Amino acid sequence: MDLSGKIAVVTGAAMGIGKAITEKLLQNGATVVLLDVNETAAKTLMEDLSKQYGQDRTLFLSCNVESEEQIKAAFQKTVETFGGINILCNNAGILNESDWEKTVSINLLGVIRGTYLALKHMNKTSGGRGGVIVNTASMAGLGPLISCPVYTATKHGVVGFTRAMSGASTALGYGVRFNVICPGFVQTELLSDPNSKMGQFSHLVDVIEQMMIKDGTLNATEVADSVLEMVTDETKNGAALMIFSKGKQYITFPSM
Ligand SMILES: NC(=O)c1ccc[n+]([C@@H]2O[C@H](COP(=O)([O-])OP(=O)(O)OC[C@H]3O[C@@H](n4cnc5c(N)ncnc54)[C@H](O)[C@@H]3O)[C@@H](O)[C@H]2O)c1
Ligand SMILES: CCCCC[C@H](O)CC\C=C/C=C/C=C/[C@@H](O)[C@@H](O)CCCC(=O)O
Repeated sequence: MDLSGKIAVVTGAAMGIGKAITEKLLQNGATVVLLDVNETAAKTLMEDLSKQYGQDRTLFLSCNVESEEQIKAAFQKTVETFGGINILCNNAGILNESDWEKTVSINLLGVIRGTYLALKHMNKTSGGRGGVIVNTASMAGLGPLISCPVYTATKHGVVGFTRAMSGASTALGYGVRFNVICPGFVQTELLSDPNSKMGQFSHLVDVIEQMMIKDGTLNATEVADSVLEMVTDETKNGAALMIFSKGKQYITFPSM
C-alpha cells in the first residue's frame, strides 16, 4: 500500500509507541490524525510535526478511547476534514493492575470500540474505502506475564479479536485487513514505576526486571517499523508479529 494520500488515525499518539507510529506514517507520506487524552504532550508533538510536515498533514483531536461518543466524534471529524479513513492503529493502552477495570476498558474495549466505529467509515460493503487496522497487543498477548494478569488478559484479547476480525472481514468482503503487533519491552512511559502499576502483584516486579535483563528492550521506532510493514504489505491479513530485541517473528497459531 502506497501511503501518499492515505488517511491514518492513531490512538495513544502523543507519546511512546503511538508517537513513533505517527512519525513513521508521516515519513512515508500518510496524513495522520492523532487521538490522545494527554493534550499537553499532544500539543507539544503537534508543534514539532507541523514544522516538519506542514499544517495540513496532521490533526490532533482530544479523545478518550473509553468513550464511544468521543471516538465517534473523532472519526466523524476525520472524515469531514480529510474525506475518509484508510488506516487505523488502535495503540492506546495502560498498565494498571490496581484499577484493572480501567485497563480492560482502555486496552481491550477501546480496541473493540475503535474497530467497530472505524468500520462504519472503512467497510467497503457500507460505502467505505477499505484499508487496514493494526492493533497494538504485546508479547503478553502471546504468553502470560505473571505480574500483570489483567494486562495479559487484555493483550490476549486483542490478539484473538484481531485474528477473528481478519477472518470475518475476509468472509464478509469488508476490504479491511486486520493485523496485530506483539512487542516485548519498549522504552516508554509505560515501563516507568512498575511497582505502582502492578498493584497486588508488585512483589513480582523482580520477575519483570529479570526478563528485561534477559530479553533486553526495544525502542519505539523499532516497533513503528513493524507497524509500517503490516500497514503497507497487503499480503498481511490476520498476522501477529512478535517483536523483541533480537529480532521479530510472525506467529503461527494452532489450526482449529
Ligand atoms: N512499553 C512497552 O513495553 C510495551 C510493550 C508492548 C506493548 N505495549 C503497548 O503499546 C501501547 C502504547 O504504550 P506505550 O508503551 O507507548 O505507553 P505510553 O504510556 O508511552 O503511551 C501511551 C499513550 O496512550 C495514551 N492513552 C492512555 N490512555 C488513553 C485513553 N484512554 N485514550 C486515549 N489515549 C490514551 C497516553 O496518553 C499515551 O500518550 C499500549 O497498548 C501498550 O500496552 C507497550
Ligand atoms: C511492567 C512492565 C510490563 C510491560 C508490558 C509490555 O507489554 C511488555 C511485555 C514484554 C514482554 C512480555 C513477555 C511475556 C512472556 C510470556 O510469554 C512468558 O513467556 C513469560 C514467562 C516469564 C515469567 O513470567 O517468568
